[in-house]
Amino acid sequence: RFLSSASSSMLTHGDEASTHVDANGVVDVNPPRGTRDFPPEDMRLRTWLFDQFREVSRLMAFEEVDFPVLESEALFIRKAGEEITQQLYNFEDKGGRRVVLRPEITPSLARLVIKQGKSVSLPLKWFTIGQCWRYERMTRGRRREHYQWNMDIFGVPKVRAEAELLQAIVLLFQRLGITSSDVGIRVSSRKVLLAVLNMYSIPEHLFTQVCVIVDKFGKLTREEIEKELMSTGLSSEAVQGIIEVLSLKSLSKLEEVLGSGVEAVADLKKLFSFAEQYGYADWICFDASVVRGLAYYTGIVFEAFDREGKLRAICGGGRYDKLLSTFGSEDIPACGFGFGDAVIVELLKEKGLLPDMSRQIDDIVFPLDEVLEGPASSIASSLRKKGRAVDLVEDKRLKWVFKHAERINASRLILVGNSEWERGMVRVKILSTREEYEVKADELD
Ligand SMILES: CC(=O)Nc1cnc2ccccc2c1
Repeated sequence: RFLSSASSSMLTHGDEASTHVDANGVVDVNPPRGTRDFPPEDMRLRTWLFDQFREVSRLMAFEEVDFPVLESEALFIRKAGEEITQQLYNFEDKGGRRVVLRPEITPSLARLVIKQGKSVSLPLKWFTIGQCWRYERMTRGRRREHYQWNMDIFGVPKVRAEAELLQAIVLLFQRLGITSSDVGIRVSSRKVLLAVLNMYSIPEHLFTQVCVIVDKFGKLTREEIEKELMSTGLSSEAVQGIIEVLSLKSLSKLEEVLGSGVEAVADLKKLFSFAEQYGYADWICFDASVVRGLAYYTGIVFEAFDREGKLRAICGGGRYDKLLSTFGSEDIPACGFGFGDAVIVELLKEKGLLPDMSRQIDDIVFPLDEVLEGPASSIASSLRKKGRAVDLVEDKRLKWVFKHAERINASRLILVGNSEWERGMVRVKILSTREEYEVKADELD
């Protein structure tokens, strides 16, 4: 409908064309660079995944919220050098306003909590599933959008909130058939890094910057990390001290280094004891190198990873008790996580856990003669009113209709033919048993 009669060779392909129409006015049928279409089969998988997100949110007694994808740029201007704020999909709108396609959801959640102010009673447990955007230079073929499930708790200062969020993540994995031998969740606290900075009397204004750098642990070499840390003005002994602590994988070792009574250790011990009670202890492990790359985390942070180490983080999150004051409001303790739609699907593919995404329809209604198109409509309509999914087919040969019935996994084929209809009957074929029988049209259900 949208394409001119030009042959397919005339079609441009997203990566070559810089415009979206070629010399003959033929539109490029690909979506914009870094974005995806969701044709029916892909959309069925996405809908299935999002239904799992929703069901876990329901089990956890979270309420659904939603926001515009378009937000004021001011919500995302942060000075910590995060990748996410250096790749803002930002522009000036026709009213001269600086706006962005949001790169994450948390700031919108914070904005709504502030806006709702006194009219909401804490704690708040909100979730949303929304598309997020980034603008990467053309060089890297990475995607520019993905969908994220976000779960956030506002108004719970104690680690009970983190324990609840971890249960949500584990429930989701279990619903998808993923086990704790496929996936683990690394848990730490930014208070560990804060304690180390204090040990070296490093000014706290460097804290956020150091976190963003340390988050590249494992992606950059040790030397690169050291260089970036030194460039913030840290002494080499402080850099070595940070790297040494961040390599710790046992809470007791951490306690030895930081000393007992450190808040970070107490929080983590409490969280690990909660994990035992919830029954997900074998999913989580302490790993001091987890800091996550977002500037606003202030406490416990966590990320789920595939134990084979082939994929990027599956989801991640943490506590952000000071985000609201960066928007000029009173602080409210908060924590949450984001769960993207891409890595999880790669993991399910790897594990052979993708569900069967074929179509399923209850009935096909087919008039064998065009004079029966009216009766076929009333039959389809009455079946639909009884809750049957009905595909009304016409202008096709019967051979095609049988193939179509198989293709869409129809349960029944309802044939409306002249000789039967004269007697008020229709022919029903049960496709699984090939059983065939006549029934009075008004007794069909
Ligand atoms: C694997 C993947 O699609 N990642 C992805 C894709 N788009 C994004 C857009 C904004 C923020 C993070 C994003 C992350």
